[in-house]
Amino acid sequence: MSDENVIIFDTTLRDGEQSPGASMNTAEKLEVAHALADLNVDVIEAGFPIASPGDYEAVKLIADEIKGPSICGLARCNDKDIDRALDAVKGAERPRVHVFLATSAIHREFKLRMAKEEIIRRAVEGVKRARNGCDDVEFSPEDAGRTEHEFLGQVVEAAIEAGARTINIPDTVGYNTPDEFAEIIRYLKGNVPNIDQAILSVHCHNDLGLAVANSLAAVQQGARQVECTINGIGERAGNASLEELVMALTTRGDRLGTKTNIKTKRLYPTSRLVSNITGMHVQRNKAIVGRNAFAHESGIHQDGMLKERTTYEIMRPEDVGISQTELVLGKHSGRHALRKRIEELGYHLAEAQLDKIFSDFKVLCDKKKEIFDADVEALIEQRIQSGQRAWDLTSLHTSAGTACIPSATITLRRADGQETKLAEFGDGPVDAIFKTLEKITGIRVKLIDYSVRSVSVGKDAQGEVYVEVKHEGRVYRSRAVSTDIVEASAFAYMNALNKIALAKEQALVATEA
Ligand SMILES: CC(=O)SCCNC(=O)CCNC(=O)[C@H](O)C(C)(C)COP(=O)(O)OP(=O)(O)OC[C@H]1O[C@@H](n2cnc3c(N)ncnc32)[C@H](O)[C@@H]1OP(=O)(O)O
Ligand SMILES: CC(C)C(=O)C(=O)O
Ligand SMILES: [Mg+2]
Repeated sequence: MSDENVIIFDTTLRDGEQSPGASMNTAEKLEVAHALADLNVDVIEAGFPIASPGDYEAVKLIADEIKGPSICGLARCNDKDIDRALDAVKGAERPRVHVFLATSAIHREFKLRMAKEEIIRRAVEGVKRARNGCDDVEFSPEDAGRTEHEFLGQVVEAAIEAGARTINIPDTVGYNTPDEFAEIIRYLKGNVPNIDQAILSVHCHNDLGLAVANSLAAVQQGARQVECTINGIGERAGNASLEELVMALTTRGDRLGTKTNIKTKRLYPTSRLVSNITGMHVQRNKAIVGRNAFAHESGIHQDGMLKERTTYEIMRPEDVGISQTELVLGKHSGRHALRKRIEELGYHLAEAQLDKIFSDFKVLCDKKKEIFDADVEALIEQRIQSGQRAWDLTSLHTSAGTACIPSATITLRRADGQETKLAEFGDGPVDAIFKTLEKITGIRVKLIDYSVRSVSVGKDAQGEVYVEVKHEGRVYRSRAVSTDIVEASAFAYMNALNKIALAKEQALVATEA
């Protein structure tokens, strides 16, 4: 099957801007238009010039400034709209005017209040007027998806006869199913005598989440232009998403026999730009450009990815402009992914150490939604520090508040298994902890520095406590990390006291020797 080109008609600046809340000013529209040209779309529908002076100015500016794509302006089937659109796009390298008129029974009867004959007459007049000022005219029978096939065929034939170069079939209200929409295209291909004199285009809305599926079904029946928007923004539930369509046409070109001119590496940057400008966030699990589109958290998937990328990825992130696949560490991750991240962070751990850190990691994952590199580093440091120690802190209870004297109850276990439990009061829970630990260990120290900082981000970030203490003229430093800073304070102080105990033990061994 030869790869046939599908024309990408971007309507982010027209239908996309019709999304409630997505209005853009002229400077923003120009910025988006530049990005669309860099993306190499074939047609930019820059706006609806009659809608407002601002819309006219934006279309005109884009037509005058943007080189490469055709620049299109929308118009209803009336002289004022068409003349305004012609004027707005006339400065473009390749100007296009897009004339539309609804054809479905519902729109004819209730909105336009026009009979079938009048619809055909107005469509023909509109296309002819546009053709007087511009070579490239597109005609859309609005709500084609709910129009009687036979009447739709008559309107399409008349519009082509009047000079339309592109016939765009919209599923204006996102009502069609893929087989039904394919049937419309098949019908037009088989029953409109002059259909081959125009390019067949489709414009699908996403009310039932079928915009991309319906567009692809039409392409399989011979449509060679698809109308779409960045991030799928547009009237109501939006239009077919450009990035999804392009990557489907590219990735499944083997099946569809299609290709596009799009520079796919520009998809992600363009998506970000449009999202930032319109303030319309891209959902995390959105295909192609969502934050999770190339992120894997499950251990089994991460293991598969580390062994062979294609086990779980059908596209390469770099092909859509995303720097790399992300193996997100979280409660569903396994040892393979954790080991890989630890190695990337520059640590070389023995299998036994990895096992211990893996179990600490799983405990942390139950407390924290996202695990950052700093969290992993903290886990490793904590384990490394706790390699040799005189005491283990086995339980900790503190009480504090405005109506009680702060206290701490702590149990420590010595290396020989003997446990000691004591309680102390303090100025606050941390002070009480420090006093209790000194009492159990019998080591008196002077606290020189105590600080708390967050090692990662978010409300569930881990707190790192740093302590510096002085004992018999020597300074000992230690730190510990936990989602609970009181607990981290206890572990940091305990680590410092363990260091002192270890130093004393080593000094004793040296003297005896
Ligand atoms: C499916 C689509 O996305 S179509 C594009 C939709 N986009 C927009 O509407 C955004 C910009 N629109 C606007 O700024 C305004 O609606 C304007 C300036 C275009 C028109 O404003 P108004 O003249 O005040 O008309 P209003 O919007 O209230 O009503 C639309 C009129 O256009 C008529 N109309 C609708 N479509 C067409 C058409 N394709 N050809 C001719 N007339 C049409 C309607 O029947 C109605 O006519 P009426 O006033 O005789 O009843
Ligand atoms: C103007 C037309 C093509 C349109 O946006 C629609 O029918 O959805
Ligand atoms: Mg539309």
